[in-house]
Amino acid sequence: MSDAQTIEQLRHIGWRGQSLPGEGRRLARVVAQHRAGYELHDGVQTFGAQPAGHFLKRGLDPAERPAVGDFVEIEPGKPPHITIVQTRRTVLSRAAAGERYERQVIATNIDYVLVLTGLDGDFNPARIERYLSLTEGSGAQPVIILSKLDLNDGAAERLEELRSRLPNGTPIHAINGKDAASVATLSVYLKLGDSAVLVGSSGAGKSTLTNTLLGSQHMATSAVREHDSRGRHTTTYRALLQLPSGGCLIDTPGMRELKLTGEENLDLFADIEALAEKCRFADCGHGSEPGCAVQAALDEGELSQERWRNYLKLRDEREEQAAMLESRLRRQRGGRPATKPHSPRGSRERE
Ligand SMILES: Nc1nc2c(ncn2[C@@H]2O[C@H](COP(=O)(O)OP(=O)(O)OP(=O)(O)O)[C@@H](O)[C@H]2O)c(=O)[nH]1
Ligand SMILES: [Zn+2]
Repeated sequence: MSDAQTIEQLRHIGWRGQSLPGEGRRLARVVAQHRAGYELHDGVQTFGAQPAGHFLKRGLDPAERPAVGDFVEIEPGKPPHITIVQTRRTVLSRAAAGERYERQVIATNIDYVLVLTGLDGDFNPARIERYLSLTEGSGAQPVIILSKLDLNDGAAERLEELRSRLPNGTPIHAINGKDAASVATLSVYLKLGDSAVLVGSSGAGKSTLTNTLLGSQHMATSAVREHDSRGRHTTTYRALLQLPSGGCLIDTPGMRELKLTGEENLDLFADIEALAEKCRFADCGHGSEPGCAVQAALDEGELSQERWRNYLKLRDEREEQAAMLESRLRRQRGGRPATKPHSPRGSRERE
């Protein structure tokens, strides 16, 4: 651990607090979590730390344990110990399918989730919607970034398509990830004290964009992979990148493997859920039922087939995952398998 610690240094790792902790304590940010402990950054360097005993107590809500992105207070020692997790300003989390049913915190104190998609073959509005649904309720602001603007002639149409599809006010930027001037438009999300994560499928241009954001402090992207003898992606030593614009990028494996898990809400499709409320039958399957408001909207072109299909896919996936988690939870409690209250057969017409 370094001795001198200033608020300025902490700003560069995304801290927005006002005063430093008292005598004998230091502040640091969790940048990685390993089986063997935590890796922290104190604004100057990274070092290992262990959680204090009270974080290991059985029955403690795992969400209360230190997580990537947390600002923690540490007490010196060999190794140093994390004693306090400071109040989180945002929490990205998801249901975790593990040994026990738990909510898993993916990352905390993230201000912006930069959702990167190439304007080339990678372009996929449905995937973007899925990422958006993951940020809902987190407090973090999603920002859609379309890369490879320089390679694509159809950018205007694709931008238009997205604008009409995503909720109003969702920021969308088309950029050339290799061009510093083009990438500069993103600096509003990467100011001093800001924390962002970058998500997107393989090949979308995450490393390219990161390098451009880093400017002269290039990270050796290909070297990252070569360093791993098993061919896996190692992220530990670049888990927190301090950008010249003042903000920082957090790169966690958890963010890279984001999947829908059954706990996301589908606010993005609130209009569709509102439509379904208007169907004559409360249990309308939105097929050939009379008085189906969804079919009517599809017929009139008010709702596009594609968006409807995407909603169904997302909904099914969510329900499947939720059912899985439910049964896991029950098994863990030692209870019996789910028995739903018997519902009367036939359609229930709304009152
Ligand atoms: N012309 C152009 N090429 C780009 C742009 N962004 C990325 N590329 C290229 O696209 C390819 C993939 O980019 P990467 O940055 O490696 O993609 P990634 O998202 O980091 O991929 P993973 O590491 O597999 O997750 C590389 O050949 C880049 O040079 C861009 O804006 N314009
Ligand atoms: Zn219906």
